[in-house]
Amino acid sequence: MGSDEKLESPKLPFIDFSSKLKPGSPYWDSLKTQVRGALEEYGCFEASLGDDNTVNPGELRRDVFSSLKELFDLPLHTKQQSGVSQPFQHGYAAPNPLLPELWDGRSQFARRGRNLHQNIVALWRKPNNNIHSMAGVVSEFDRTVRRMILESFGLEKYIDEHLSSTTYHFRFMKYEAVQPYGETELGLRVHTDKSFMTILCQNEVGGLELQTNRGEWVKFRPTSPSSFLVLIGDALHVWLNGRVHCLKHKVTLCLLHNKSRYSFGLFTIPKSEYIIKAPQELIGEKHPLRFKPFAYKEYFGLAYSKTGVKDASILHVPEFPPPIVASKL
Ligand SMILES: O=C(O)CCC(=O)C(=O)O
Ligand SMILES: [Fe+2]
Repeated sequence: MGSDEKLESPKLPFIDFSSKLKPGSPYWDSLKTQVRGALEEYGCFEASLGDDNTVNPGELRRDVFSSLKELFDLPLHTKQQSGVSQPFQHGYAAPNPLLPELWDGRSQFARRGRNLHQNIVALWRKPNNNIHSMAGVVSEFDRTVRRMILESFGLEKYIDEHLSSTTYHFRFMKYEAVQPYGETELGLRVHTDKSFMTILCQNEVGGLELQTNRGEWVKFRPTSPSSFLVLIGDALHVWLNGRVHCLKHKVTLCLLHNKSRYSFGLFTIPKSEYIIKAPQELIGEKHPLRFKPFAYKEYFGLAYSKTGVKDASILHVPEFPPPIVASKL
């Protein structure tokens, strides 16, 4: 690694979840402390997941990316037969029969980049494929991390309510390689996620960039082939009264190997009627209430207004004016 590269890539926290997890064990407690520390300072961490005898996350991740390529390459008429619902950004939402008790029935396929095509995918006709397995792995991991976060703030009594207040969107993205060679282009604008939490994974093309709480942009380069990036979204930032950082991120594209960028993300979304309100335990003299309580759907409506995408600062109570944005693209 050259010295320039070192300069542009400060280390993001890395947490190793690869050993067997048992709530209450010393290993669990040490991970919980690392999770809270990473989220307070960075709002994200890289996580390496273990092999649970049935699933090897590194192999599964490789298989998922090859399935995504096949899916995005399906002929249009095949995709059109797949019972796809409403347009979503540059792609479509498809019905998802997976884990019905946990999902609101949406998987999203977004195609981004210069050549935007309608993209409709017949994925869910194939049961038990590797994408379903991946959804199981990341959604279970999401629940583990959220349990750890709540425990670390002494909010154990809210765990069940919190875990059942959410639904998932599993989104697959393809970004076309840009032209000409070597030129950089914005693939996805600077934003914060509106979710409680997001778990992301990108293929070897890379391009995800994160803004630290000091305002510097860091390229995300996974240190392990079986790792994922966990990010805090606006909803958890508000629910925890601002005690964890919610970071801005973007995707930049640069044609180097003539390869498209694929990524997928599990977005943990509060149910739309859910009122996002910090628990009493997190409000006090040292930590006055920072955000007005809001039903998630109202927040979502305000955040995606005609005047552009907003972040949680629109919910600030008057004593907490929005911070000055450190840097823009
Ligand atoms: O494609 C990625 O890696 C990031 C996608 C993302 O940030 C989003 O959809 O909110
Ligand atoms: Fe995002």
